[in-house]
Amino acid sequence: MISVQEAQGLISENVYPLSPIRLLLHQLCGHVLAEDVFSHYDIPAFRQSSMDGYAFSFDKKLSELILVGEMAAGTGHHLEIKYGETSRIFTGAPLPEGADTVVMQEKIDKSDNRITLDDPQLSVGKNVREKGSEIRAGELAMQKGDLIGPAAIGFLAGIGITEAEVYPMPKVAIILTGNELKQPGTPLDFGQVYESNSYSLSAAMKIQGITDIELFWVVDEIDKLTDTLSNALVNNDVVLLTGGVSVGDYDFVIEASKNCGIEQIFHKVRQKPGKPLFFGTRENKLIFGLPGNPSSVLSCYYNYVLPALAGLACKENSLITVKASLSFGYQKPAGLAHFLKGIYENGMVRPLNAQESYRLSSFAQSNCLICLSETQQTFNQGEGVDVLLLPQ
Ligand SMILES: Nc1nc2c(c(=O)[nH]1)N[C@H]1C(S)=C(S)[C@@H](COP(=O)(O)OP(=O)(O)OC[C@H]3O[C@@H](n4cnc5c(N)ncnc54)[C@H](O)[C@@H]3O)O[C@H]1N2
Ligand code: MOO
Repeated sequence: MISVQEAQGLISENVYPLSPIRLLLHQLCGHVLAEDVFSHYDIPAFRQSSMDGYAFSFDKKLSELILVGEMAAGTGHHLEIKYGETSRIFTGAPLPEGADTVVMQEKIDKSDNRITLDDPQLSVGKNVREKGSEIRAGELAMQKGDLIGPAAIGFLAGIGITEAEVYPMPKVAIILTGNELKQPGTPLDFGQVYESNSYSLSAAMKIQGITDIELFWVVDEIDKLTDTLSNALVNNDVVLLTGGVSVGDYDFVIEASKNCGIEQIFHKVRQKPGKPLFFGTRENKLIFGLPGNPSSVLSCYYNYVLPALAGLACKENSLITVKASLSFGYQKPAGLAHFLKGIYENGMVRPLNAQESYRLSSFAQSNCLICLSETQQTFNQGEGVDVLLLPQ
């Protein structure tokens, strides 16, 4: 058995970013850029008004202007004005030739076609967005390695970019093992349990932007599991097996992995929940055998699978670990690290009841996992502990 830190280290040594792909603008959100992106255009592409008002050529001696035309947003009209003349103008519209300044309409008096300026603060260039002031043609807009969020998508759209090369999200297979499993929605027969791991795992991955998820069900038979695992490896970058990874007579994950040519990197971690966790690789594909108990599955997902999925997409691990003070003292035996479902609030953290790995009721209420080291047994009230904040 290895420690949590050793297991996390071994996984990260085996994670390589996936080969980049080109995606259209609307598909880019949540991806990391695999190339530098340059602007093809000066943006704004023309000198633009930032206010509704009147455009003219500024001179502080001028107090009255003659209205000679209009420029509305979207106009293709070319207008030229002379010194002492002005054009009505609206936000986003191009300035007429000869104008360099816009006065807001609230700061003038108008009588027929005469505009009297009433803005002591006005100076040359006021209320004008210069051509290329956001970005110039040929300038670097975003860098390789940048994460594309909603604002970045808007920025790229605003400078006319329609596609970019990014690291893809991994494709993930979930293999559910267990003869006892039953789909929710139908009554349970004796000995059956409702299948929940595919729901929690899929939901957790969807929050991370991973939507390419293939689901397999397999009974506890070595040949069937070998075939299913072999199929799952064809189109997926990651395979998550749940259950069948412990020492029971019907636990076939380790054997099926061998049959499929998977190299075992580790099996069993000094932790609770999730002690029988398995991790292996085949070429650059990652295979996780998650101990079947629903709480073990999710705890292992956050501690091991999520950082690996992020690494494949060339992203930083999005989960944050903070220090927090325990609300009350806690005892545990030495030998295993514990991950407790808890509530973190204002720098304090409180372990919940119902920590057993077959139960999800406390996980369902928790917003963090409290990470207690394997060697320490007594944790005092107020003591600082590591807390992994969970995505909500
Ligand atoms: N003699 C020993 N027995 C066990 C050990 C051990 O060290 N020695 N380890 C225990 C620990 S810790 C865990 S965790 C489990 C892990 O066992 P498996 O990974 O082989 O999982 P299963 O036995 O198949 O299932 C465990 C449990 O979870 C339920 N389950 C499985 N899949 C689902 C699903 N998709 N949805 C909901 N529930 C699921 C299953 O019915 C079992 O109750 O082994 C201990 N045993
Ligand atoms: O560690 Mo297992 O995951 O207790 O239930």
